[in-house]
Amino acid sequence: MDPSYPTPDHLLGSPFLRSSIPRRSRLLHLHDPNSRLLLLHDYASRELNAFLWLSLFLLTSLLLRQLLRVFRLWIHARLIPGPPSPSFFGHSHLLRHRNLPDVLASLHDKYGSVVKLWLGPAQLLVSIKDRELVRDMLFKAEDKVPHVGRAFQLAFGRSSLFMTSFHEVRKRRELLAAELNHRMRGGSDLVPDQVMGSIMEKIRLRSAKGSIRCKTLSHHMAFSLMGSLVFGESFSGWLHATEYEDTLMSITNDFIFWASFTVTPFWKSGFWRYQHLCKKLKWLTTDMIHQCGASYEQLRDADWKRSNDSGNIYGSLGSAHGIMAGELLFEDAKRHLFPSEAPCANVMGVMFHGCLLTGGLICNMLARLAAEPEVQDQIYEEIVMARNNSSEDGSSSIDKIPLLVATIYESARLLPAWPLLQRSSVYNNFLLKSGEVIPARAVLVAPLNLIHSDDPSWGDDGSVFNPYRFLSSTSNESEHLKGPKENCEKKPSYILRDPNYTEAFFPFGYGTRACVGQKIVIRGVAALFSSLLEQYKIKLRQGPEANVKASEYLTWELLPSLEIVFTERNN
Ligand code: HEM
Repeated sequence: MDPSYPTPDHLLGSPFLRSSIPRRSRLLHLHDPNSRLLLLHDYASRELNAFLWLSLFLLTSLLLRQLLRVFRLWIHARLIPGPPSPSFFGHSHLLRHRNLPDVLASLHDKYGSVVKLWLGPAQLLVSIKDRELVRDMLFKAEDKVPHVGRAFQLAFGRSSLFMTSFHEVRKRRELLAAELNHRMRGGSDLVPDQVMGSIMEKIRLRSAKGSIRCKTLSHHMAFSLMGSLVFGESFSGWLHATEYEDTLMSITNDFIFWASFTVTPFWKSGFWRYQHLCKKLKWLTTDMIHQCGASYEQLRDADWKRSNDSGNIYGSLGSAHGIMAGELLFEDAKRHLFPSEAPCANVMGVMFHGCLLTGGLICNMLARLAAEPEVQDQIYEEIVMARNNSSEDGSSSIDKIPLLVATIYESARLLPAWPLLQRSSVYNNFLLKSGEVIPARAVLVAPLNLIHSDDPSWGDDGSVFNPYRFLSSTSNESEHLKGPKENCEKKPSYILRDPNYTEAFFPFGYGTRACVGQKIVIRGVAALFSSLLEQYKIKLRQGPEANVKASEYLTWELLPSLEIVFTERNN
């Protein structure tokens, strides 16, 4: 054969080696050490070539797959209305200058209730504004946006509650929901007297000095509520409670920032400071869990001795234990069910999520009530009446304070603590009721600021604060009350309507991944405000804020800086 003729060996090696080992090397004598070396060299270079070809093949197929994915995304997204992508980087530059809810508001005005926005060549955002379509989307898109799952994992480790994939969290969600229901059915107070006492004491001390910053107080109230809910009564006497609160709040500030890097930024010192905070939180959580476990054991033993009833531990212990006691009880089952879960990740995740969002809701409530003294007075009357009646029939329930609960709903409607619901369907495309195919991995958002005020279900006054919209009078249930004045004379009893099933009301999400803490948090916040309003009137601090209309300052930007004043009712 002509040695210059390209053999398969030449083809195999040519792109990577300057010259392949000539075939004559094989003909050399095997006993000759030089020829053996050449043979070995020949063998090694063939192996290397094969490896490089394989890598090239894998890399190309990977790139082709990505290209196919982007191509499919483009094909499906083509039919969704929205502005065309101005460049390779989509509209991401737009979001550097304007905030996303504002951009979405103008896009919905122009393109209708389903709108697409390209954030990059393979990053599609689909925003949905119509109530029925939002419900449809929240049922069909069962996964969280990967970015959120990543933020939780980076801060607290792998949890089985806040992961991206629905299948990974389903079992744990069900267990937590069952524990929370059990806690509510227990019938005991959600906010133990000790916890309520420490909040009141804080308010009393701060009031003596003047005004209180709304945000600081609401975070403290949320933290106390969540602490007693998760860890039980022993939480309020815990030495490190203040340290825990500060650490949790510091993590909140950077939570999303560090997860927004595609490659974890190990080279940044700020990242290591953040990791240090997360480690500290873990250490503190472990300490509290041990304490909570020990006090739970004591309580359980005492309870067993008293009642000799081992069948119903939860009900008899009441609010003394938190939902952690359930976790401790089911530790074996938990390990068996969730082997890959990082220790304490769920507890930290629930504390973080609960404190952050409950704090937002409480802050919003304080500001609304301070701006609406008439509503505040009516709630006071309701609370006093409920207190008197409860001493008669021995029961206490949020059914007896419907205006207070309606105020919670209305505050959450107008300024939801989680204003942009985000979902995704990681593996499958799905069909919206309106006919659009939503491609897998698209980021789906429901802008609650638009949905909660624009939807026809709220009528003409959708953007006005009116808690009476959630109440019907017992005389005529279909008639929704309009405002405080018309109730002054007749003082009817109200029935609270649950807006979750009929109206465009999603402050706690909806569907397969809706918040499992909704009911308990509403009861807890109602209990907090019921004690607070019974003793104090809430007012805005005298100054420029006091003259501004509630609708003007109640926005996310201004709410945190608001200062409020508490005056005792009997003064
Ligand atoms: C005012 C307080 C709270 C608000 C506004 C709130 C709101 C939300 C929202 C909007 C979601 C996402 C729902 C969705 O995507 O459809 C969510 C998820 C969740 N919430 Fe809450 N939440 C609050 C308090 C709590 C509390 C106190 C707990 C637990 C005790 C809790 C447990 C959860 C869990 C476990 C999830 C994740 C569900 C999942 O990803 O599968 N939440 N919450």
